[in-house]
Amino acid sequence: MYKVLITDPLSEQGIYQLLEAEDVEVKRKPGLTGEELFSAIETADALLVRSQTKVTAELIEKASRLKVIARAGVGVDNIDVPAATKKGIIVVNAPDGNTISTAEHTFAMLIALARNIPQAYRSVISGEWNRKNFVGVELNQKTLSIIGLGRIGTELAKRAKAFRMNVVAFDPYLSDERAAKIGVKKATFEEAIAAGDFITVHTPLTKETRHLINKETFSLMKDGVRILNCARGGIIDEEALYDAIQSGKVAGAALDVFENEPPGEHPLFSLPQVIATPHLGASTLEAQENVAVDVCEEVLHILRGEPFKNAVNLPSIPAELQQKLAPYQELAEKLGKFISQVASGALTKITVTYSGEVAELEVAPLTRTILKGVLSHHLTDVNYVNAPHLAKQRGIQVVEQKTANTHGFTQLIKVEVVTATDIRSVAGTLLNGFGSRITKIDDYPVDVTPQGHLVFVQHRDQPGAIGRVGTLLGSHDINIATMQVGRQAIGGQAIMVLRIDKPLPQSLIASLQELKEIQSLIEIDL
Ligand SMILES: NC(=O)c1ccc[n+]([C@@H]2O[C@H](COP(=O)([O-])OP(=O)(O)OC[C@H]3O[C@@H](n4cnc5c(N)ncnc54)[C@H](O)[C@@H]3O)[C@@H](O)[C@H]2O)c1
Ligand SMILES: O=C(O)[C@H](O)COP(=O)(O)O
Repeated sequence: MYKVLITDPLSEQGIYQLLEAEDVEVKRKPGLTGEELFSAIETADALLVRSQTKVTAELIEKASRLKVIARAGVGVDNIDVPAATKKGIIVVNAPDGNTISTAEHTFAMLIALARNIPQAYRSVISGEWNRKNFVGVELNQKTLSIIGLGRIGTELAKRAKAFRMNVVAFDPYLSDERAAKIGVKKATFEEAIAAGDFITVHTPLTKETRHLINKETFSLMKDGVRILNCARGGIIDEEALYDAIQSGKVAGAALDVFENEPPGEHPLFSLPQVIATPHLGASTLEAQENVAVDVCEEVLHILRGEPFKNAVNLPSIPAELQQKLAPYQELAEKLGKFISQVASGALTKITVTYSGEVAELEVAPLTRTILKGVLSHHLTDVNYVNAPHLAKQRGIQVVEQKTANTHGFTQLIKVEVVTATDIRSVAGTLLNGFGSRITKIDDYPVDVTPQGHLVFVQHRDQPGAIGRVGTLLGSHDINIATMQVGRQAIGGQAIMVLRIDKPLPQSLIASLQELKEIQSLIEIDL
């Protein structure tokens, strides 16, 4: 009998399938925390949560039987996914079920913000009849800038267009074709920020998007701009937002999410221009039914050893093949991550070429891993299962091919990406007993261990260039673990790949970029 523990409120329609299953015993404990949660997890085969239960590494450590953690919703930021992966626990989510509800909630906030509805409601029920204080603005012909045109951003764009808004969007994966199909104007981040009468964020919260909207970004916006965040707290710097409202730069803000939830007595709530909801984006009967049905189905499949779809952390491949592919998985993911950080512009094509011993295997799972590595630089919840689907959805062509030419290596994997503005490639191999190596970047042969912090520099081959880079790093106490250089011709184009012990501080990046020989510098985290 499989034991399923549910610790957040979940729709009955989903749980129903579990209750009906003869091989499942369901324990419903919404709100369970502390010692009781730690004790209940010990005997559970599956844990079902929304965003309230904090599935920490310590909790996972206690879970000796747990096979699956299921998130009835999109964001898995309340789950320590690396800790679950380490313990071999599958994490699944329901990425599609609450898209419409969250887009609708954002649209509701947009109208409420434009027409001061919450403020006017509070005034009228307190006995006032104050019409002049709540004069709003129309949406008609205003510009809505959407930062992050994924599932929710796209649905929001459709609704804004129906209200005759001009929709401008920035998303690193937005191609011209997709923008034209949705009917939005594709823009750079700076253009989108400068154009919006309303600006709304719909990205995941990542290292790159934390405080994406900050003091400097506010200064680039139109005076009187209105801001929305129904994605994740932390994408907007709340202190900078407070200052921008106080100074009059920002006319209003609508927030469904906060850096800390629940936010308690937040300074932003003292400002009459701020309207807020308690993380209600997905809180509709329909969305809750969708996500609960989706994850309960997944849980049943996983417990019974049947195929499943939305794993956040695990490839679903036969055990025998998995064993043969295992040594290549790390190399594949690193090649994908490497090239996604080197190439700029919207991706249109990824070509993976296998040669030598690896080409004798069924390589589709490796291509998925590479795709996951490439896409996870920008997308939320990319996994081995959904990576090809996400690429297709974004119009990215994926080509997998095999060739006999190993360029002298026992096996070789080459990843080439084409973007709107760039064609870049990286190749790598497994050295018997020495692990993964990057053997070529674009046309430059190298020998780089794909691990930790790398700095990829393109420069002119001139005497002293390498020394100057080394001296600058040394003067900032940055240790160089390894350094590889390559050039096309004496005095021509050249590259350096440095493996360093800690990330470069911003001031050092600026100093390096000022060196006359340096053409570009990219920090790569692997
Ligand atoms: N308020 C709620 O209750 C609620 C409900 C569901 C989802 N969410 C959140 O909404 C957000 C979007 O969800 P989704 O399902 O649309 O995700 P998604 O993965 O479909 O879309 C995210 C988009 O952001 C883009 N992106 C990534 N980095 C970017 C950057 N630096 N600049 C611009 N765009 C960038 C990606 O390319 C992608 O297209 C997530 O943070 C999710 O957790 C909130
Ligand atoms: O990531 C999500 O799916 C949303 O933030 C919804 O979270 P909730 O399930 O706690 O409403």
